[in-house]
Amino acid sequence: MTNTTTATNATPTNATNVTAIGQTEIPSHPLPSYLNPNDLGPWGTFLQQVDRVTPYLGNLSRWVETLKRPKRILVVDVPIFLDNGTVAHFEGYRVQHNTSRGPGKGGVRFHQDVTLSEVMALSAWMSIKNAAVNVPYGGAKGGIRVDPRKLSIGELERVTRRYTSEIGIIIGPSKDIPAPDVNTNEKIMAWMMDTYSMNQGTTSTGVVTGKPIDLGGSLGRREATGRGVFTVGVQAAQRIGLPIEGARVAVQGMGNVGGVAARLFSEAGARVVAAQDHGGSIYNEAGLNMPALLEHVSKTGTVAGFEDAEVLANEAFWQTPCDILIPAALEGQITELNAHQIQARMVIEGANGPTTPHADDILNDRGVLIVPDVIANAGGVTVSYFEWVQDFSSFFWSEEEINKRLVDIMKGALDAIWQVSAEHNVSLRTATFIVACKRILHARDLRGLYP
Ligand SMILES: NC(=O)C1=CN([C@@H]2O[C@H](COP(=O)(O)OP(=O)(O)OC[C@H]3O[C@@H](n4cnc5c(N)ncnc54)[C@H](OP(=O)(O)O)[C@@H]3O)[C@@H](O)[C@H]2O)C=CC1
Ligand SMILES: O=C(O)CCC(=O)C(=O)O
Repeated sequence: MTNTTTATNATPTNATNVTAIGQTEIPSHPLPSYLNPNDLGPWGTFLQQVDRVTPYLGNLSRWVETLKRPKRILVVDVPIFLDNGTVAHFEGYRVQHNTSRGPGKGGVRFHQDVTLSEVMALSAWMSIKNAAVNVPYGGAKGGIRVDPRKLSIGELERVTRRYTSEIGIIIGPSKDIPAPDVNTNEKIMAWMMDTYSMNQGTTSTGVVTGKPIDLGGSLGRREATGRGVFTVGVQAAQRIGLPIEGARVAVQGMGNVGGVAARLFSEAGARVVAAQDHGGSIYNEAGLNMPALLEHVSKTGTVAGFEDAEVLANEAFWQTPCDILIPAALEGQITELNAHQIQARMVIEGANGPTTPHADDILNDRGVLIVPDVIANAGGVTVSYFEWVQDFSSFFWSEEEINKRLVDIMKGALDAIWQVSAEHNVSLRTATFIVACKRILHARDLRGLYP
């Protein structure tokens, strides 16, 4: 069978390529009806990133269509009793984008704006990320369209447990392993593990990672994503001759990722001059007192109202004079509207998908180095992998050992990507996609398609 697809930089279209079988011409890969070829959100961003890497994939590009359609999508209805006795329904998703290299792996997000197309993109970035750091997983992600801040603790538990039961048909320690993401944490992972275990009739610690330590969780997982952001940030800064001591850092998002990354940069002698979250933006030229700020955030839920800082208008955050900018909140934050204003020499993407392709081009043209999400925030899943391995062997490692292995993997992965970037004269993002897509599609190629 001859596939007439060419490995060009074509923009995603409703595929019209045809394959001749006898006298009949049939479409070789019509676009599934649920995929929007003109998606302007995170999924559209991912498709553009794949198009950019395709010319570098050589023979493997014949498999590239695999990346443009998730392997498996599950949409579930999640009904619960609210505390007032009424029934509420929430929409939940679990998407397994690719499983060529191993079981699906990726977090679960609880957020009022979560959509299927967003979860598809997040699952796809997991495939790339897991391959970039060479952990033996495919990519998956899940989410519930709910504002957890509006739920009582009991309602939150019921939503989590019902969602876990509903997606229980496709998750499992060797099928797909969820973990924390935005607005989910160790407690939620404990409920997920317990619900799955109840349904299976056996304690199954390996079904999720990011669990409490006393339930088979791993030392170091809570801090791992922020530690990875810090590790690659320091490596990249060294390569562009930017000293960390005294460097000015601006961070969007003071949650698990942004909070830890900011603290580690501050402990290394950098000045965290600006911070932003949903509640507002703050600035202190001398450097925010990170322990005090994190204490304030944990008490009040936001950076707003922190005493030892000036209030900054939210739009002004992007113009903050700084050397390093760390977006660590949600997708699509750096766009063509603010990319021109960014003053940093380096952007380290703690969040998934914070930069649109257009903004990516603007920053690249301006010589701002972007350390992309698919390597910068891979520390979390790397230690999730360690947790999963520890659960399987029931043998637990010291935090020192975990952090050492994490740093080794992150440094090794960044070195390899840096080399590919120099070799092909492409951005670090395209270089990461080259390394990762080759690994994924090589596995796909080796596995073949029969029957
Ligand atoms: N947790 C993990 O291990 C990993 C997370 N990531 C990615 O990192 C990012 C952050 O995740 P994580 O730290 O876990 O999530 P958290 O829920 O712990 O924190 C999210 C942070 O982002 C802020 N935020 C949310 N919306 C906005 C907004 N519109 N403007 C400004 N700030 C906002 C939140 O502020 P507020 O509380 O005020 O809403 C909060 O400070 C996400 O993109 C996630 O996918 C990537 C790899 C692993
Ligand atoms: O730890 C994991 O399995 C995945 C974390 C995650 O969701 C991510 O890296 O975006």
